[in-house]
Amino acid sequence: MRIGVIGGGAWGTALAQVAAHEGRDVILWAREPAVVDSINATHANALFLAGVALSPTIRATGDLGALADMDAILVVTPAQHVGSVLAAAPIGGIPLVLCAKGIEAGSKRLVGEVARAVHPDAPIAVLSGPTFAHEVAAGLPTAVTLACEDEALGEALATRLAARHFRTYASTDVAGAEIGGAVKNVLAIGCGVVEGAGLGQNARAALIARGFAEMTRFGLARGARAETLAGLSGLGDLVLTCSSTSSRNFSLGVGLGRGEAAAALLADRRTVAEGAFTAPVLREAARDAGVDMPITEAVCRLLEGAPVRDVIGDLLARPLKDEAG
Ligand SMILES: NC(=O)C1=CN([C@@H]2O[C@H](COP(=O)(O)OP(=O)(O)OC[C@H]3O[C@@H](n4cnc5c(N)ncnc54)[C@H](O)[C@@H]3O)[C@@H](O)[C@H]2O)C=CC1
Ligand SMILES: O=C(CO)COP(=O)(O)O
Repeated sequence: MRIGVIGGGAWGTALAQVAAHEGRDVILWAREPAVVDSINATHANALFLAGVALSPTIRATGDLGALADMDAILVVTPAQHVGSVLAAAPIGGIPLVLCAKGIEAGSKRLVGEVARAVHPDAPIAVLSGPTFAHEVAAGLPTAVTLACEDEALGEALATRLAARHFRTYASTDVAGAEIGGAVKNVLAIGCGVVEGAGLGQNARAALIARGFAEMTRFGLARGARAETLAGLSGLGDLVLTCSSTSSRNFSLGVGLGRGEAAAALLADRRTVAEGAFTAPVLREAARDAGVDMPITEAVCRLLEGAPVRDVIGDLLARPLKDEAG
């Protein structure tokens, strides 16, 4: 099985490592020539996944044309760049496994919708779940959802992308897997704010539970299934990223909670905090769908520079309501 990987950030590199360890023939496309050179010459990606000795069988390239005869391609650029990178990739009907977590600004499309529009002949699958790249690259046990509407293809991909320490659970709920991964990044920023502002463990648990209620309301309105949202790609990933400074989104929130400005926090990042880009477009999509997402609204206000004290005060001052509402 020949696996192409588009994206040489932390996650693309970790997934390439899993596939190479399983004996797959792996070609990884990276945008930065320094990443291509470093993977080919020293079997390392110091820029995005420092400290990991990569399999020497992983070949890196800066030419998207080199992926034209792969059996499957993992798409692992940040969500906002999936459309432009895929448009430049001559990949015809090769199955695409989408691994980015986010919603495209402007179009309000999930990554799967973006990919379908660019490559209508390519079957689409989504790989998502609680997966810090450095843990996966280190071979620590990890489980993910592999969602594909075509059940037979989904099961084949789930089998071929699995490894002893990397369990894939098949699903046919593509929208559910995507929405969980996109929404949890926004909620992780909120949990980071709770941490940074010193609001306590009760507040963090409340935010996770009420955030999951938001994710579920939005997901159901967009055709997701409740059991997917309660699974690895939804609740599982929400719990992971709301609990650890290993999460870039959580860390961004910690800075906001301490009163640092979003623009300054985002300005000198080389790595991506997807929630910062997803939050405003998620707010718009939720308003379009008539779905109430107060935590998402609060995260947007914080990213826009509203003082933490005001935003938290407004959240707490909302009228009391039924928990199931
Ligand atoms: N790092 C992780 O633990 C995980 C990340 N993901 C998702 O994978 C996706 C990629 O994230 P990471 O690999 O962590 O990235 P990263 O934060 O390690 O690296 C940034 C990536 O963005 C790319 N990039 C920057 N500007 C670009 C542009 N204009 N066009 C195309 N690419 C551009 C860089 O080449 C690099 O690959 C994100 O959607 C993320 O949410 C999903 C699961 C785990
Ligand atoms: O998606 C992730 C883990 O599943 C990575 O989270 P961050 O992007 O917040 O680091």
